Amino acid sequence: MCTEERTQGGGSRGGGSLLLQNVLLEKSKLGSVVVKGMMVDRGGGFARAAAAWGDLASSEGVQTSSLENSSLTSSLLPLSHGNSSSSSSSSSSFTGSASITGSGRESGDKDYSSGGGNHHKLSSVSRASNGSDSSESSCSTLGYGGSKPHKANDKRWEGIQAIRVRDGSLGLSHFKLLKRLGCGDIGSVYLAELRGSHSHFAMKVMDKDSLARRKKLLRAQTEREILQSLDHPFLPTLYTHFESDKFLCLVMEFCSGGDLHTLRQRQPGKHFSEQAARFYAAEILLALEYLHMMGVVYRDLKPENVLVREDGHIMLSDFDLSLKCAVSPTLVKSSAADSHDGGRRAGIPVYCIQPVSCAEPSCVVPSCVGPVGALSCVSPCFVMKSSLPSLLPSFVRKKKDAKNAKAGGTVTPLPELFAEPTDARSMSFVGTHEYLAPEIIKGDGHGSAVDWWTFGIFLYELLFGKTPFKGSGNRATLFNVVGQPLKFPESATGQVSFAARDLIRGLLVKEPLNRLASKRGAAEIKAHPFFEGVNWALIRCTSPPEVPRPFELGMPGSSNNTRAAPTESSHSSGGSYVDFDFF
Ligand SMILES: Nc1ncnc2c1ncn2[C@@H]1O[C@H](COP(=O)(O)OP(=O)(O)OP(=O)(O)O)[C@@H](O)[C@H]1O
Repeated sequence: MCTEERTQGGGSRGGGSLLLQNVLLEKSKLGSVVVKGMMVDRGGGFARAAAAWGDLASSEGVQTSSLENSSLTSSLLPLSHGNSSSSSSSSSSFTGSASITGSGRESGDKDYSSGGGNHHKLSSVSRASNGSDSSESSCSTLGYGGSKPHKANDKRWEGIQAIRVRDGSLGLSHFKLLKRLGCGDIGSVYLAELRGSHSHFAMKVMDKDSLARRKKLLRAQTEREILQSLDHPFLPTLYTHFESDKFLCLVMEFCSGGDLHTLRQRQPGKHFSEQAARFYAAEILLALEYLHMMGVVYRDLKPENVLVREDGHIMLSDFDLSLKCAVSPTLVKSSAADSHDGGRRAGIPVYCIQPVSCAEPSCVVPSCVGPVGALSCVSPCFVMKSSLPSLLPSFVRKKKDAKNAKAGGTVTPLPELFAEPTDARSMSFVGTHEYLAPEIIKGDGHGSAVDWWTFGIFLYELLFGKTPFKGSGNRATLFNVVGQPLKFPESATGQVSFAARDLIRGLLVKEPLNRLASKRGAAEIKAHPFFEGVNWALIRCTSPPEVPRPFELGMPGSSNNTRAAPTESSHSSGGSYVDFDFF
């Protein structure tokens, strides 16, 4: 984030995330760890080993959006949405200290990276979308809910769809930008109101030239592709996306409650209670579980990226550092025979592994996530405790019934579906110093286990108010992550339970293969005593620890940035312009 730097423990943790590659720690220089040979690109590019310090600087430093100081005009391009295209002649301008003049068109399936920039393709990233995107086209043609069943009742779809019906597709002119919410490495995020409605959105606006210059078009494209594929209560909904000559725009769900970092700092002692931390960690865990099932390794978990919705539940945001990879969902079931003898006697389930018939995440996820959304697909814990077999996919119910029959009515472990992309490998140096996993720092190559490491750091920070390996500077921090043992603050003795510490210890194992969840993913974490009693399926219906005050534009912190004064003016070419000021 460029607007405010977080300070913690006397130091600052710049909001930017690292995006370097081929990082080598000179282990011989203990105490002065040298990070060298960095690369700009994400996801495992190969060449250009040294040239990326500039990118580190840009990702760590303040980036000023061109929106702040430029007045830009772009002509309206033919509109398209889904696989069809239409045209419109409307355009818009935003004037004032932050002004844009321009219009956009829905970009449909346009490849962001095609327009410029010389990017090497990410070798470790296999993109699910290859020119056509079912999510976008179904949203465009069906309106809403078609591909995002959990959001079908969301009124915001109606406004979006009404515009599509009336004008063909959406562009900048359809939105009133009310205030800037923040800016990240690749763009600025604005609170935007859909004209003619009272619907608010978060619009991420990225300057195409800047992206191309900094070779970040591919990141923007990855983020869009991932957002398009998501349908989960704790992940953002992408309502639409479009582009003008100058900008790429993502129109997402707006979270009015700020981020978890800010919320934590408002807590007594600047840390959450264990109960609150459990709630937030549980929701994040479900989001990560879903992402892994979709073949996405998130890689940038930190409280700053966890936004709080108006109802107090959370939303994990910011996917521009994520890795997309192939995933092969697997059904793991305990063998009935084994669980009757060997496995049971030994007190451990015996697993056999078989592939799920359809290995496509798009096929598997809807059927397993089903009507409860956040349900971890087939958590035995959930089923045994909740006795809600009807929520399970039918193939699971059949197995359960069969097993119960064999076991004479006793409850046996149920199959678990998991899709931990354990084979994913990236060499990129991605993340935020205090959250970087050791394998990333060492340049060993990394996979989904990095998310479980960051989950451990995240939980630690929620509970103790600081991260465990923070050093006096970034290098010291990296050194600590790799070489220092995990310690808990003595001052917190007695305040944080043994279960919480034990979970953190399991997650912050430096060797990724020995890390908790590295084999069966989130299911291993969910079964940990720290989460005992959590109703995974219905957590989104439970009361959050804190519900933010209803959002108003005039609220402290927003008033300075808000002076929305829309005025209509006309354009020499006859196009209709909508001018407004903000800031
Ligand atoms: N959906 C949203 N609702 C409300 N605020 C948002 C939303 N998305 C982003 N923001 C705000 O905008 C800021 C910028 O977000 P963005 O995702 O572009 O970057 P970032 O997370 O700060 O940084 P980076 O992309 O470099 O990691 C965030 O810090 C957050 O404060």
